[in-house]
Amino acid sequence: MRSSLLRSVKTLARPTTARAYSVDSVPSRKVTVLGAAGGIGQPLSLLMKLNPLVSQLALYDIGGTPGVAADVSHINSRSEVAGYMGDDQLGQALEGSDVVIIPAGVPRKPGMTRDDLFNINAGIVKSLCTAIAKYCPHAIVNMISNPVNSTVPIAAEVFKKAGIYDEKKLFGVTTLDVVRAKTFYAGKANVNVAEVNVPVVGGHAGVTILPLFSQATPKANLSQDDIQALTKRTQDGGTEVVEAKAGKGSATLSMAYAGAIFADACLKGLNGVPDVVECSYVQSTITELPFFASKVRLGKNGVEEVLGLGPLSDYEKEGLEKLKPELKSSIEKGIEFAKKN
Ligand SMILES: NC(=O)c1ccc[n+]([C@@H]2O[C@H](COP(=O)([O-])OP(=O)(O)OC[C@H]3O[C@@H](n4cnc5c(N)ncnc54)[C@H](O)[C@@H]3O)[C@@H](O)[C@H]2O)c1
Ligand SMILES: O=C(O)C[C@H](O)C(=O)O
Repeated sequence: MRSSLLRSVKTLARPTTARAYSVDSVPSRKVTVLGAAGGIGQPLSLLMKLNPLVSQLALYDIGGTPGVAADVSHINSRSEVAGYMGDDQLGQALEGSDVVIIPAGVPRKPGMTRDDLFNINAGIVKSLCTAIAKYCPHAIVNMISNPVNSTVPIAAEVFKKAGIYDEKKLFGVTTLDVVRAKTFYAGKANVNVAEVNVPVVGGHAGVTILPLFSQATPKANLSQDDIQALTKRTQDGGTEVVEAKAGKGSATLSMAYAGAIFADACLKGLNGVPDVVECSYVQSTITELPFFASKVRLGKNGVEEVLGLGPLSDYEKEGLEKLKPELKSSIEKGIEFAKKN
C-alpha cells in the first residue's frame, strides 16, 4: 500500500485536469475522521483527501473543523469534504459512514505511559462509540486513541450494549508499530525499506508490542543483540517521539501516514480487493486473550480471517509470554470501565 499511497499522492499532485482514475469504477465510500482538527487528525484528513477510494470525507472535532475542512476541501481530488463541530453535528458526520477513524483524545507528555491517558480518553471513546452505534452501526471502526489496548475493548462493550457489535468491524490501529519495525529493520539490515515486511503482534504499548523479526523479509543475518535492540526500539518508538517533542505531544505525522495506510487497506477490503493483509488489534482466538494484534485478512465485511502467529523464535516466544499479563489487565480495565459507566 505504501507505494500505492505514494502513487496516489504523486498522481493527485500532478498539475492536470485529466482524471487519473475512473470514478465510475470505484464505489462511493464515506470516511469520517473523529478528532480531525488534532495533531494526527489534520494530516490524516489530508491523506484521506488524497485517497481516490474516498468519495465523501467527513471531518469532526469538538472545535476547529470548519477551518480544517475548508482548507482540505480545496484539494482537487475525488472526495467531497464537510466539516462538523460539536455534539449537535456528530450524527451528521457519522451518518452513512463506511469507515470511521478515531484519533480523538489527549496524547502523552514525557514521563507518561499510554495507560495514564485512560481516565480522559476512555470517556471520549465511549461517547464517540455510542454515537457510532446510533448513526452508523455497520461502519468499520479504526481506533487510534490511546491506550489502544483498552480503548478497543471499551468500544466493543459499548457496541455490545447497543446490540450492534460486529467483531469483524472493530480494529485497533497498530500500523505505526509495523511502520517503525520496517524502518528500523531496513536501517540495521541495510536493505531497501520499500521491500521490507515485518509482522508486529500483541498490543500497542511497551512490551505488549512484539515485532517478529524472525519473520522479517528480506532475510538478513542479524545478531541476537541486533534483534533485541530492534525489538526495544520498536517497543519504545512512541516514547522516542514523545521525548523528542518535549511536551508538545506524541507521534502525529508518522501516525497519520500509518492511519492512512490502514484505512486504505480497510477500503480496499470493502471494495473486494483480494489478499489485503495488515496487522491490527482485533477480537481474537489465536491466544487466550480476547483481543490481540496479528496479521488480519481484510474483506468486504471487515475482518475476513485472523491469521496465526507463524513460527516464533525462542526470544519471541518469551516476549509473547511476557506481554500477556499486561495486555490482559489493560483489556479487563477497558471492559470494566465500559460496564460501569
Ligand atoms: N494508535 C497509535 O499508534 C497512536 C499513535 C499516535 C497517537 N495516538 C493517540 O491518538 C490520540 C490523539 O493524538 P493527537 O496527537 O492527535 O492529539 P491532539 O490533542 O493533537 O488531537 C486530539 C484531537 O481530539 C479532539 N477531541 C477531544 N475530544 C474529542 C471528542 N469528544 N470528539 C472529537 N474530538 C475530540 C481534540 O479537540 C483534538 O483536536 C492520542 O490518544 C494519542 O495517544 C495513537
Ligand atoms: O506513544 C504514544 O503515546 C503515541 C503512540 O501510541 C505511538 O506509538 O507513537
